[in-house]
Amino acid sequence: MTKNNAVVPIEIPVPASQHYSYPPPRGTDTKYPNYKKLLNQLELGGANKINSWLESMRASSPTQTRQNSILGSSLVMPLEDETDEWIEEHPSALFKFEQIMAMSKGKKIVMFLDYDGTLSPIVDDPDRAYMSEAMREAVRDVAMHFPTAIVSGRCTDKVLSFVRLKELYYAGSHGMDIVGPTKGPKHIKSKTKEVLCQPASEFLPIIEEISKALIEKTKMIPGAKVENNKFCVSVHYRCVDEKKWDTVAEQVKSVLNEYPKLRLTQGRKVLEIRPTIKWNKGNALEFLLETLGYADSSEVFPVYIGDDRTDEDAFKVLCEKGQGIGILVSKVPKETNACYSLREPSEVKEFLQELVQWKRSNEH
Ligand SMILES: O=P(O)(O)OC[C@H]1O[C@H](O[C@H]2O[C@H](CO)[C@@H](O)[C@H](O)[C@H]2O)[C@H](O)[C@@H](O)[C@@H]1O
Repeated sequence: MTKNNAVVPIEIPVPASQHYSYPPPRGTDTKYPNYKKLLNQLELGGANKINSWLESMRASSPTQTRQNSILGSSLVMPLEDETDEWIEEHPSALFKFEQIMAMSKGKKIVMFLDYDGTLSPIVDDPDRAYMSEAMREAVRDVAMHFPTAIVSGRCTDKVLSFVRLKELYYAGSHGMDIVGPTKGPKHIKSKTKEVLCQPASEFLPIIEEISKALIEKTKMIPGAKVENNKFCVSVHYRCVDEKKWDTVAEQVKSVLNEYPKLRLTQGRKVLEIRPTIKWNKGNALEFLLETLGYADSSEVFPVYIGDDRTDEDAFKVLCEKGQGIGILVSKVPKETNACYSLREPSEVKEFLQELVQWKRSNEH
């Protein structure tokens, strides 16, 4: 096992036509350079010009076609052979299911699932991002067999109200609010809704304050929506006319300038304001593994499934630990530290169902 590889290479016979090198090589920094550069500009706080914010907001929403892009060819949808190449480098976790299970042999699988865009489809109204009953059943079944955590940018109570499963761990506010399960099978230790970790509790008043300021400053922008996620705040621009994205950027920037203890990150058509503390979904993953008794253990095989830029922090931890696998949910090629891909939530559901089936057929 090497530090840069998240998995132990295992040779499994596959037909020559489907033969990929394993572990799959990850995208290099030169592949999608502009996405990365633009997003970093914004998130590192180095962007003083609104143009940089705007470019970054567009870069995180790569939905333009080659014909209608206003940003130049490097930010448009990739060509077919670029997509093929990316899929070869990040093969479908469904297609490689047997291989993944072989890698986990003798280890304890622990599941980490992002919510929006992973368990529920992306929709215009964040308050209506429901998961299907079939998905809920799949997650419930997975949690019967493996310790399972939902890791989300949403506040814990909100994501809990969508998922409605008490047998899971929840790490809301990008991992800054972690609670344990209140019921479930024997691998679940805690039976009370115990707060396990809140590293940003001192920021509660300031988040409340900035949330109100952002509501005030964006209320005249049609379609803009502020969501208070308890330890962080989201400003949605999915429903804002693209011509007004600069206004969103200006207003958010003007408010954020007053709060040096807060910083900006980005998700899918959302600007996220959060404390400057070094805590992200990757730290939450490590914290949960430790809570489960798997700190520095080679006996564990974490599987993290997520679709968003903030999930990259968790993929990165797995890469650095040389443990388990990251699966990116995406229909389009993206710079990622994940090894595998799934195209959409329905494929996530299929993967979870296969996992349960595999576990049942391997039980003694
Ligand atoms: O970590 P996640 O669970 O993926 O949370 C990230 C953000 O997800 C939500 O926003 C996203 O989904 C919405 C509903 O489909 C969509 O309208 C929005 O454009 C997406 O960015 C959530 O509302 C945000 O607060 C989270 O930060």
